[in-house]
Amino acid sequence: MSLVVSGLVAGHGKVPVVRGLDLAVPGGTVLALLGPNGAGKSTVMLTLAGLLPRLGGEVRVGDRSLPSGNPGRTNKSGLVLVPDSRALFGGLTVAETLSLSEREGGVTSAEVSDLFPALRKRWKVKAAALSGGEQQMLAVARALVQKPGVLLIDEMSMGLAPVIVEGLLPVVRDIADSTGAAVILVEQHVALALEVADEAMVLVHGAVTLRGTAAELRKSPEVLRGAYFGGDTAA
Ligand SMILES: Nc1ncnc2c1ncn2[C@@H]1O[C@H](COP(=O)(O)OP(=O)(O)OP(=O)(O)O)[C@@H](O)[C@H]1O
Repeated sequence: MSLVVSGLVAGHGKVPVVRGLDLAVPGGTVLALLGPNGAGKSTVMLTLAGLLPRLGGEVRVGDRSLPSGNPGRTNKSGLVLVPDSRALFGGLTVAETLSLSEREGGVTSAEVSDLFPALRKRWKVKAAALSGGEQQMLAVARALVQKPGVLLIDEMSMGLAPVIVEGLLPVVRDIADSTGAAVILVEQHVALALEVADEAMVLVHGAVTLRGTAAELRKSPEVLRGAYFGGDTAA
């Protein structure tokens, strides 16, 4: 399923953080949304998910235009957010967490354990007792069982050792390839994100300073570095 965002204005209260953002993510592809702290990445993700009301613009999932500030309807339309907080219920086991979110046609428990073998042995363990990496796997798995057409993953690697991140990010690529979901990945590990993404975009102070294919940007680390420091606006 595709995601098309036009003229998005997003912020907290009435104060815009991001003004007039346009982006399109075709089904089966991964967009890496990059940028320094405070750029507005999480604000964009929360707004797309309907957890913050839109201050302007349009969001389309497939041929459907999403309402503003309606997380329930947005989720039902197939857009699923994995928030940076992971937002797991600590008292529920892995099995309970997944079975509560399962939807017809979503990834099955057997497929979850193939994607994340580390979770296989932890099925009966409460979320609160999992390691940070296992919790992140569970947060992504919980999104996958909902059959997302659009999957938004905010800072999957927060607080995780690089070796764990190296293992997790390729799963994101597999998900886009195997389910046809459009994926936006907010990620601080830029080089790793560019390994799995198709396209990338750098946001600084709410404005796009660079867009390109991940392949192009992998070859031009100096251009990427310039964009992080607020280089030419290329929106
Ligand atoms: N709850 C809030 N209320 C008011 N302003 C907020 C709130 N959360 C974030 N902001 C502001 O919005 C701006 C963008 O923050 P946001 O969290 O979207 O950035 P980010 O790119 O996700 O950064 P990080 O990588 O640090 O998470 C910042 O100036 C921040 O101070």
